[in-house]
Amino acid sequence: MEQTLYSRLGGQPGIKGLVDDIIEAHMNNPTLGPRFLPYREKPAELDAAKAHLCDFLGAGSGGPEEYTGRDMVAAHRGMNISAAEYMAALDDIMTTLADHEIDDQTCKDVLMISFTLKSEIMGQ
Ligand code: HEM
Repeated sequence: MEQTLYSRLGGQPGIKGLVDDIIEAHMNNPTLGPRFLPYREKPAELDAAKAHLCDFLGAGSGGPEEYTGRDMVAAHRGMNISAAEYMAALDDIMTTLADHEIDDQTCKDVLMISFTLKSEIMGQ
């Protein structure tokens, strides 16, 4: 049987490692730094958002996690995220997946899913 996306991402520990490195990449990305660097001063909020992101990815990829955060429109409301920012985020995600030696098909699957979320996250 084909493995779930969840197991191809390394299950809970794999996803946690990906989330940590994606957020770190966002902080170091000139396009995204202004949005994410302020969270260095707010570690409790950062940890809560990261935990939600892990659950979101776990639940969405076939894992046992339950996502209890806000929906994508509500989570990004008032940010007016631009297309350039969205693409920069995808770039960080794909680079991090490659760094974690996630296989090509799995990277493509994540990219496809990320694109389907674009209209809910951008411009809200
Ligand atoms: C594939 C793209 C994305 C996904 C799947 C995603 C997912 C999420 C999730 C699940 C949360 C947590 C919601 C909660 O705690 O209730 C979140 C929070 C957040 N996202 Fe995104 N996001 C994406 C793209 C972006 C982009 C492009 C930006 C900025 C340019 C962004 C900025 C933020 C910020 C600043 C928060 C924290 C909000 C807060 O706690 O007040 N996200 N995101």
